[in-house]
Amino acid sequence: MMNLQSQPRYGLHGTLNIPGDKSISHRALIIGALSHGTTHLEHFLQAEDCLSTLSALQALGVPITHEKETVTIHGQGLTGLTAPKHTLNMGNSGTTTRLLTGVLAGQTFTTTLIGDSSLSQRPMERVRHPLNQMGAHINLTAGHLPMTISGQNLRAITYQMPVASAQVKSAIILGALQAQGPSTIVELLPTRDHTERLLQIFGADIQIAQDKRTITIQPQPQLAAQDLIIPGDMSSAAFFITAASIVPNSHIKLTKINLNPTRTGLLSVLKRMGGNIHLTALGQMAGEPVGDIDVKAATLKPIQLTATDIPAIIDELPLVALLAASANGISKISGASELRVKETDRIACITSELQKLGINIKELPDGFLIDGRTAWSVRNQQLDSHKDHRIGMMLAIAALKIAAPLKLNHASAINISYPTFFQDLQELLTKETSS
Ligand SMILES: O=C(O)C1=C[C@@H](OP(=O)(O)O)[C@@H](O)[C@H](O)C1
Ligand SMILES: C=C(OP(=O)(O)O)C(=O)O
Repeated sequence: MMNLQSQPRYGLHGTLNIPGDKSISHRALIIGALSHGTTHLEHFLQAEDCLSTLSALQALGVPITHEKETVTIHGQGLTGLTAPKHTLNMGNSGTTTRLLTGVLAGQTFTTTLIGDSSLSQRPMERVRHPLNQMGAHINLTAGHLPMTISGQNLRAITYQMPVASAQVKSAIILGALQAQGPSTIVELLPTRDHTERLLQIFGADIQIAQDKRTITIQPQPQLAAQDLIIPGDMSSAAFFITAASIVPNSHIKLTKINLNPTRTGLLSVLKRMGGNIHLTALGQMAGEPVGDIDVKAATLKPIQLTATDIPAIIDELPLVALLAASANGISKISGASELRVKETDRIACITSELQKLGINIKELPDGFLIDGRTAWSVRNQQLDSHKDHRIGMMLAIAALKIAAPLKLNHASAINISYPTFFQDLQELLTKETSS
């Protein structure tokens, strides 16, 4: 049990450089491994999920060295991976599992993927189905891990996606690179496009139609190694953006954050709620628009979110619940049933944990209803991340609104995506209030 920091007297202050983007760190490793030449990454996210991708690629015969945030990948080309000597452990990472399935679907050997107890309950049929249509042989255990992938010569595919998922889209793209003709994917809704952007930088021919939902992939590219600096992770910045918005007197600045529009749903939502945010564009890093974000505390209005709003804010919805619980009215989040198949059932966990703080939140099948006008009052001081990193960090931010001491069970789950979270939070709580 970890003690959480309670209500700070003077709010959050200061400037913070946020660790590298998790989604891009995974993809840069994978695409670097499939390229020719040596790829160098700076500001790589050293968190458990990205290290699962790194170790899996090493086990597939890719020499990778890693010194803090700097990574060197000796690319083996699209056909240069080798059979691993053991099953590959994906840990807690859905991104590692689904993206590597796309890569392994077209290799010349068989691989078995396993994961921790949470990952072993997450749906994998969504990647098996399109890749099997391309000719891969993939066996699941009742729809889940363990999964055995027997790589084959892949056929091109035209695939209409039944779910809005960047992981599934990326798995198909990575399979399509190894196919015998051009493939087309039509997304249900546009999702994060880091795979497409990075592949274009490494030299692949990926066309995105004007509707932003139709992607055409030319097969068998010669990918060329790159030197990249990974931008700060918007999904990590989101914890402090939320904290500074809801804790009175706060004023913070977060630097070099990825402002890719497929990831900035929280900023749009906060603007609609009356948040006090100011962006300064800084150009591009790793093919992504980046900028500084200045946030001050604000009086918030309630919000209504529906399915089309969800992909750009999917990992930040636990924080939207906190914003809504601090707003002066009733908010409704719907169309977010994907939250039920993340590291935990996030709809159930958010609801039960926030109810411990007296927050007026009601679970819906695909979201929640929150009345921010009800005063928060602690009913249970023992909070629990349920071993879900984003739930744990969201609860640490919620604690900043509360005077009573709170404890967090399973706090180490935050190492999945943000091992320096508590240090960074502390930095914003100890800065002078000069800003
Ligand atoms: O592609 C990615 O890097 C991710 C996509 C999203 O998952 P889905 O594709 O399952 O929606 C997101 O929730 C996850 O944290 C990272
Ligand atoms: C859902 C997440 O990650 P993954 O799917 O890669 O486990 C997350 O980081 O919130």
